[in-house]
Amino acid sequence: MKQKKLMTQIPALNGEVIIPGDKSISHRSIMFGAIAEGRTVVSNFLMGEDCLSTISCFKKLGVEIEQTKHEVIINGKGLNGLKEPSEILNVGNSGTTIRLILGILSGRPFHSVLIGDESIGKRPMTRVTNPLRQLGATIHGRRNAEFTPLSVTGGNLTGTTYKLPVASAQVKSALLFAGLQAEGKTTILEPEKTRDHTERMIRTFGGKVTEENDAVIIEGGQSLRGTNIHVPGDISSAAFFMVAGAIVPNSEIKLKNVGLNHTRTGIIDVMKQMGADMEIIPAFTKEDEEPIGDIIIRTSSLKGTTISGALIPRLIDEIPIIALLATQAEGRTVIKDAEELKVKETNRIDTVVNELSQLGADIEATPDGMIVTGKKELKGGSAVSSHGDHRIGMMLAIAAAICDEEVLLENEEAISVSYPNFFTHLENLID
Ligand SMILES: O=C(O)C1=C[C@@H](OP(=O)(O)O)[C@@H](O)[C@H](O)C1
Ligand SMILES: C=C(OP(=O)(O)O)C(=O)O
Repeated sequence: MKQKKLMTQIPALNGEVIIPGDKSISHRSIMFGAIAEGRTVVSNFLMGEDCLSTISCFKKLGVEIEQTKHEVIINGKGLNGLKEPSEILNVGNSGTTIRLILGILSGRPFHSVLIGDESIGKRPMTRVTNPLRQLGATIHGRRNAEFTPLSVTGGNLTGTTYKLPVASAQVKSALLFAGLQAEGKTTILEPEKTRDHTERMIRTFGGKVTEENDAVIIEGGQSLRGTNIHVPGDISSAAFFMVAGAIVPNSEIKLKNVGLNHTRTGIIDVMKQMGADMEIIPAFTKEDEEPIGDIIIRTSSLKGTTISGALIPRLIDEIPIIALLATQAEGRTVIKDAEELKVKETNRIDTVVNELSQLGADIEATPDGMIVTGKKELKGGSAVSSHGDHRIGMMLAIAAAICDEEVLLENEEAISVSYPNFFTHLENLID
């Protein structure tokens, strides 16, 4: 097994990072561009493996997509322009791709087959396949369409009301894509508010969606128009440098061009609550546009906190790196209501607890989260693994920065799923 020697005992991190494009928004820009009529030009698109899987699937559905150095151009021909694929659609490692595309394919009157990698093969799909069947799609797959490979034959959908059993933007978005193609109205009820990039993008592409308390409502039969999309920097990628700046001594990092959508900024609230020395400098954006700004973070003296309830969907992908932050905070940090972590690229409760324990952290798993006791010096002196999970790999690279002894990382390639230039950006911050 190939191992990467991580940088340890980093004395300081200083400088700026231009954070690469948001993964969630990049996926959606391709999907909406593909089903809209006319040309869509996407700038600051994330060229990470997951988003490239989305492009590959839509090319197989007959959509013309051109990639230049700085832009992705999609020549959409509307929903009816999508063609039955003669090849299997491979989503790679991307849960967002498979769950959202299922919503689109559910309304298309043809047959498609979907597969992904080993991790995707273990992730639950009935959370989307069941409600999509309720709208009228025919979906088959292992264990009654819980696991890939999946096949879909779509068309003739009827709008419905569906109450999400778990807070999931992927399920909500799949239902919005299906609802756009259904007869009548589709109402989606969320237990907690989740990221609203799909709702915003429907409006940007000229469509209509209503949000009332915990309900999101869409009328079927709408057609969308191609447009220009500028993808903000991904706060889930910025999170690794926010934590690095706070825990590495003598540091000050400016993170440029970060998406500051309220449904994604839970980590900012938590870090402020823990006492982080940070500044947020919002840029001017129009209503309905994704909010954006810069974040400055400095070495901080931190205290433990409790993270639960409605905050969880606002920082779900940041929990691995927040767990590392908590090891450097005085007192206990309790993370609860986060069972969803078990069904990500890995079981992130287990991988975070096991890998951080290896480095010397005081951390224990609970049924719905974890408890971290700080402040604990991390020693290192061991081999750790991403287990094929990009966010675990990046969290471990930042943990190594404060370790005294050697840390070797197995499976570093996983990081290219969401942040191909991660190590270059980290190295550029070292004086
Ligand atoms: O809609 C999205 O783009 C995403 C939603 C979240 O998943 P869930 O919907 O499963 O919570 C998140 O973990 C994932 O990284 C991206
Ligand atoms: C869970 C994630 O992504 P996805 O569900 O798209 O695989 C993630 O990026 O942390």
